[in-house]
Amino acid sequence: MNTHPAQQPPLSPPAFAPTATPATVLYASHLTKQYGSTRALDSVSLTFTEGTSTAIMGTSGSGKTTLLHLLAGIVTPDYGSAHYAGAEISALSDTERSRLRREHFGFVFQQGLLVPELTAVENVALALMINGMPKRQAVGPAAQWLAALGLGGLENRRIGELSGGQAQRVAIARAQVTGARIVFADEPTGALDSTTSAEVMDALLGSTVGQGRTLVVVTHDPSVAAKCQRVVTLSDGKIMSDVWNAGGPAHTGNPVPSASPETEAVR
Ligand SMILES: Nc1ncnc2c1ncn2[C@@H]1O[C@H](COP(=O)(O)OP(=O)(O)OP(=O)(O)O)[C@@H](O)[C@H]1O
Repeated sequence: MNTHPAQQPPLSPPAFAPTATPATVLYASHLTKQYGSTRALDSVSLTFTEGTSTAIMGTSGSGKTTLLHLLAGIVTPDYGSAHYAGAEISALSDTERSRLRREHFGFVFQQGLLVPELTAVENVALALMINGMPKRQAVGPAAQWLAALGLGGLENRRIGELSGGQAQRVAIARAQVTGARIVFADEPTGALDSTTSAEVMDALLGSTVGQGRTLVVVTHDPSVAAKCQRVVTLSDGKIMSDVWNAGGPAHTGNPVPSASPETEAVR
């Protein structure tokens, strides 16, 4: 944990016990990030439990992406900490942190960041190959994931030969083929029309929460947030509200391949 910026008042201890309950998959304690004179995130504490969907909302510049990046270990906090599987993420070595992101976390962005020269199945298989799996072994689970997301028969199309919604499903498959326990999505439907956006969100929720994984999704779109069980709203880097949708939307999806490889301890 790094030193809190000097100009800020001392912070009180975490509001919750720093020991994870069995259902807690990720928790953040007083996460704070400063960029120059901008306090992008200001002492945010949150707990995420297994098999839940959380939308992070707020106006432009309120700190949504900064929070996502801190939770996922992409950015290091100036103060506070994020914890996954008993490990403080920022205390891990660079190697351990990249392994955590490759094997335990999945990412879906507004533009799928897929490799246009590769086919759909190769894009998904690539996530496994980066983790050391030979291509001939990786294409099997990759094709299973594509089929589970409704892309059976399109495996050998290049990304440019797919619609925007189909490409986002490829990105969703790639994010999870490694057996990710948490999927972080940043405006995953931001480039799609409303009908396609709803279909992609249903695919994302069905393949994550519907299978017991955890989804954290940054969105400006109230219809995307309405599909999530919980909505956290940020303003000026602070939590304005944290609301659970009583009863919560049911998330179902086609059966997806089991985690491969088995998720292991981070270190
Ligand atoms: N790398 C950076 N360097 C400097 N300032 C940054 C950096 N990243 C974010 N900021 C600033 O931190 C604040 C929060 O940014 P962030 O991207 O987290 O907001 P956001 O809610 O995701 O915004 P948007 O909805 O526009 O994507 C903004 O004022 C932004 O300009």
